[in-house]
Amino acid sequence: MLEVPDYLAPWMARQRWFAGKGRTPQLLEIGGFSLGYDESVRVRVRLVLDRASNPLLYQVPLTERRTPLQGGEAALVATENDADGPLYIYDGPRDPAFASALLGMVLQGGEALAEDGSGPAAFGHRDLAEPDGIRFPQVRSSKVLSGEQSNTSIVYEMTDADGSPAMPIICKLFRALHDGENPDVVLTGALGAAGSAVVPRTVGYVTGRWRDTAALGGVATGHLAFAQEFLPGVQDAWKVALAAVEVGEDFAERAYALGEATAEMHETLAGALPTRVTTPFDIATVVTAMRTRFELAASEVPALGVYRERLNTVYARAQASPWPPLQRIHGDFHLGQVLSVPDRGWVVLDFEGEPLRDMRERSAPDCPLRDLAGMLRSFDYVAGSYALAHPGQSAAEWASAARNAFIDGYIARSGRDLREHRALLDAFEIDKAVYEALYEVRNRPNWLSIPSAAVDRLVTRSSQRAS
Ligand SMILES: Nc1ncnc2c1ncn2[C@@H]1O[C@H](COP(=O)(O)OP(=O)(O)O)[C@@H](O)[C@H]1O
Ligand SMILES: O=P(O)(O)O[C@H]1O[C@H](CO)[C@@H](O[C@H]2O[C@H](CO)[C@@H](O)[C@H](O)[C@H]2O)[C@H](O)[C@H]1O
Repeated sequence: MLEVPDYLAPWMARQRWFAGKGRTPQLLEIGGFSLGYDESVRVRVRLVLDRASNPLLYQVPLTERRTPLQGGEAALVATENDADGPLYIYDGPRDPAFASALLGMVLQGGEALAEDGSGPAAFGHRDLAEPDGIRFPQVRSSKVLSGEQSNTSIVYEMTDADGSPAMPIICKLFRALHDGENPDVVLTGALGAAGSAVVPRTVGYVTGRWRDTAALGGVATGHLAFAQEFLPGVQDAWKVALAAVEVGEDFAERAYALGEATAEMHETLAGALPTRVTTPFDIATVVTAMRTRFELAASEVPALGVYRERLNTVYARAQASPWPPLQRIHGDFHLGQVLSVPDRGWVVLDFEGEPLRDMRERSAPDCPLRDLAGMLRSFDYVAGSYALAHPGQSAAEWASAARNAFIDGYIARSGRDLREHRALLDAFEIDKAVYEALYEVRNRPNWLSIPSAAVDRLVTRSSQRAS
């Protein structure tokens, strides 16, 4: 095993992407690779297992410099002293040396060697073909995107060989690593390859190999980073919708178009990746997962306990109702994941699925109604956040108009009659609100009232509809 430097655990514990909030990580370094060095900087990626949570494997890129990085104060992880003098250690994504090395691997399809001498440990893959006669674009500047929770994304301004601006790129570095393919890379790639403009163009990705006793042959392989076209100057729809509700601006037309885009996304995914008829076993598995999720949520939000009986009835009804075929879906569909891009329409991001769900579950074919339920909940969240900020006022009508328009747009584009799936859609919506209660109690307790109120309302509505 490699030695973990003392500075790493306390620094990791303070990072937004560190999942074991409130706990000090117990780190074990299981590998790492080098992205090059010269006399001024050494660029490396450490792979460290936190045994205190689950356990979870993290990817930690660092740079080591003999002289301080200009303007890099906020990125400084630690300063050490050795025989050659002071050593300044920086958070890799915030150091242009790492940022350029990472994108270089993608664009040039490079390999990186393991630090323990065991051979290649990381591999770059370029998907986007170079336009005829144009050499690899160059990085003009790079910047870490603020506000991200579980990953770290670097946005690159690019120039062509002749110095003219080229398509900007965003490269998402997956902080928590898993054996197997990352659904964000697979689904975005499949949609792009099918010619759909509903996702940004894939530029390429980096995969890695690391030791893992639980993996086949003792070696795990998985995605480390994903680079795609960056769409500059567009706010995500969550921010746009909040601004709209604030001034009482209707969102129904945009919600209708979002419903159409969602149907197109589902149709293209169903054509590009495996689908299958939903078996009674599949149905039982999904419904059991709903019940298990409710029990977990009720253990952390005891007030939910009063809904147990009625909820069981709703879930039993869903189990007995007709189910559409299973297919790959977005998995965590909400307004923060979609951008309305001028002259292009709705663009969908982040197909990683719900961060609280096991990665294997997130890569399995699922019910497309789960995505519809996610977006329906998101319109309710806009109203919920408005009501929290404006006590005594309500945006319920705004949300109801947007929700109806979204479903109308989906039905119009897909030709799928959702009426026969009403009980099932209700169940997925309640399940999502239960997930949100768990998410909020762990991350944003001030917002817990939004999903809690929704559980109450949705359970009541669904029970009335059935009687
Ligand atoms: N290709 C892109 N073009 C423009 N903005 C993007 C792009 N990808 C991500 N973003 C911005 O970054 C935010 C976070 O990206 P996301 O993929 O959802 O990361 P995370 O998995 O950490 O939630 C998005 O809400 C969006 O505002
Ligand atoms: O980090 P992700 O974007 O993958 O998703 C997680 O965080 C979301 C919050 O950022 C959370 O979404 C919930 O809050 C949104 C408003 O901030 C709201 O629009 C969504 O409808 C609501 O579910 C998401 O559930 C969680 O997985």
